[in-house]
Amino acid sequence: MKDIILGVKDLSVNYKNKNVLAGVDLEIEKGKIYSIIGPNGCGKTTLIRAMSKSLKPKKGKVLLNGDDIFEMKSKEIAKKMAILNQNNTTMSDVTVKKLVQYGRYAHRDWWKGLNKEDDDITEWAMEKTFVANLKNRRIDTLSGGERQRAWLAMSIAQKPEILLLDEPTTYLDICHQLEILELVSKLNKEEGITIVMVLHDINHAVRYSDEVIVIYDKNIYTKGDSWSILKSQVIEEVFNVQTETIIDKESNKPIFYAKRVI
Ligand SMILES: Nc1ncnc2c1ncn2[C@@H]1O[C@H](COP(=O)(O)OP(=O)(O)OP(=O)(O)O)[C@@H](O)[C@H]1O
Repeated sequence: MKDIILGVKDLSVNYKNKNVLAGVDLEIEKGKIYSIIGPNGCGKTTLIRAMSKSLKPKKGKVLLNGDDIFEMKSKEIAKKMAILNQNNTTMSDVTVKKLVQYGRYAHRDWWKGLNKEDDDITEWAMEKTFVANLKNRRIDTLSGGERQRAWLAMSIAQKPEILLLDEPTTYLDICHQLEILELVSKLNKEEGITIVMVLHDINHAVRYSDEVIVIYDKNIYTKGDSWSILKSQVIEEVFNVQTETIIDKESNKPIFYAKRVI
């Protein structure tokens, strides 16, 4: 039987009168990595926000380990789920260590302060994400890649079961993109954290996830492994580009490139 950590049922989201998602059903299995792809404005961020209770849907439910998130307290959700938004600009005037410590407040009341366990988990999170050597640096003095790792450290300091990432590689050069994706993959393998991330690079989505979720026309157009996404007409239909696919001998996974706009 499937072990579902996050279930989306008949989810519809509107912004004022504009309908962005209509009747989305989705099951996220514990321990897997999922990537969400789709054209600009198709509703990827909206889905992530609705799944994390940052946005109230017009209709439908989101179940975290079977519990309706709209009936759960934010703190209870934060103990199980962490979300890393696009272009985080808040809290840029604090040190890396302070930022990572904020992750622990999912488990503690802020007026009681942090204890030894929190200190240990803060250190662990910084080690895991390779920012321990930057702990006394302010966030606004870091490079894009370092900053993203610091935010990831804060997210895992929450000790979540599931991590939602909205475009974690945006603005990073190719080396730092891979560094973040390798790190996410490591957190999945070593810590068992379920990952759902929005990515624009289709080859990254295919390479780093167990399943790719394609959003198009207000709903999930298709969902499947790398072969089912790239060996079908999906990319052409959804992105309007003519594509060619080759096989990467090392990973035995397909790699595609977009040849021209259809
Ligand atoms: N706060 C808002 N108010 C009104 N419309 C919004 C709001 N946020 C998003 N939208 C609209 O909803 C649609 C979906 O937006 P969303 O950000 O979810 O798309 P996306 O797939 O993440 O896009 P991108 O790939 O460009 O990041 C877009 O048409 C967008 O303009």
